[in-house]
Amino acid sequence: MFAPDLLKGSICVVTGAGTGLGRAAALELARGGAIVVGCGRREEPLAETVASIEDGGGTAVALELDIRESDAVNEVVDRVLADHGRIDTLVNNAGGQFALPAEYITPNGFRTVLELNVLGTWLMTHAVATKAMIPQGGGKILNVTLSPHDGFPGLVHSSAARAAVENMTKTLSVEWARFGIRLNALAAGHFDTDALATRYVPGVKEDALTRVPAGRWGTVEEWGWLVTYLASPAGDYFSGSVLTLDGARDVFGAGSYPPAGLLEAVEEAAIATRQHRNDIRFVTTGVDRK
Ligand SMILES: CCC/C=C/C(=O)SCCNC(=O)CCNC(=O)[C@H](O)C(C)(C)COP(=O)([O-])OP(=O)([O-])OC[C@H]1O[C@@H](n2cnc3c(N)ncnc32)[C@H](O)[C@@H]1OP(=O)([O-])[O-]
Ligand SMILES: NC(=O)C1=CN([C@@H]2O[C@H](COP(=O)(O)OP(=O)(O)OC[C@H]3O[C@@H](n4cnc5c(N)ncnc54)[C@H](OP(=O)(O)O)[C@@H]3O)[C@@H](O)[C@H]2O)C=CC1
Repeated sequence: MFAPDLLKGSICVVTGAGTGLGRAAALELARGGAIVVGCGRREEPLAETVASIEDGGGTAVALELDIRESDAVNEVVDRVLADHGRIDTLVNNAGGQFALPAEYITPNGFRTVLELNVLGTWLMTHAVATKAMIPQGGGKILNVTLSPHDGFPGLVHSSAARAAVENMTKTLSVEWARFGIRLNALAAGHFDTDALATRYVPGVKEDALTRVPAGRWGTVEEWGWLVTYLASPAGDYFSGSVLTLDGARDVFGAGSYPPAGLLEAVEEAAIATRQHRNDIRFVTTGVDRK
């Protein structure tokens, strides 16, 4: 999609790079010439992402990391700086939740989702900003969040967490503009990743698709293009924004338009209206203009 030297020499850290959207972002950034540092808890999927990038002629390394662990986050950022000298883009992609009616969510379940999405994103953001981006004079941070924005039944913990991340993104885009740091949130709609298929009870995935006006899942490639565009010079003036990639899921949320039967009803109403107008004309002029 992009020129192969678009991001040449750029150092991009992607959390959750072993699977799904993070993997797709890592692959596309590497295709653009970036050196990708992929992080996550499990070694195996990260190694697979690195191998795919290397097979395509790109450069990547994998570092195991739980983003909720402050000391580990600091160590990983120090390691990247020791090896590469700078960090140009951080993609805070690692995140997630489980779907459950709110009344069943335990205090620890709620805390767990908040810690992963809010605290984890904050720890990565703070470490990369203070250790790399402020000293080097700038950088970009892309925080993955969630569409729909105005409440997601079954995901009360994650809806709250993603709203917090979007507000954090906006606040820091003002505070850290003086350091040349640009932050944006990327709200994902429904993407057909393995996680969406395997982590939810049957029906959640299928129900999600009925709410997408575009009538299809997003593809992971489309996600990778958005991330890469924003990481590139074309994205330099974006900051403090929430970019929603969701096939209009956020706009209305009730699926494709028109709903079943609507067009037929409109046509019937139009015929009735025409008939009514003709009846009026006939009465007033005596001419039937059918
Ligand atoms: C349509 C959807 C749109 C969105 C799509 C996507 O985002 S796709 C991307 C999707 N990808 C992802 O989401 C990937 C990332 N997600 C994850 O790693 C996990 O979902 C996580 C966020 C829960 C963290 O896991 P962890 O290993 O750190 O947590 P833990 O096991 O130690 O449990 C801690 C507490 O949470 C509770 N609990 C946990 N699971 C469930 C459940 N299914 N049910 C009920 N409760 C659950 C558990 O009971 C415990 O509370 P308790 O019993 O002590 O009171
Ligand atoms: N797919 C979709 O339709 C949507 C996705 N999203 C969001 O997009 C992001 C990617 O989703 P997707 O690719 O589908 O899902 P995945 O579950 O495949 O991706 C989550 C990634 O985050 C990593 N991760 C999870 N917890 C941690 C942790 N504590 N520390 C470090 N890494 C962690 C996982 O790797 P590991 O387990 O090895 O640590 C995994 O690679 C998530 O934030 C998700 O919530 C939002 C809306 C919709």
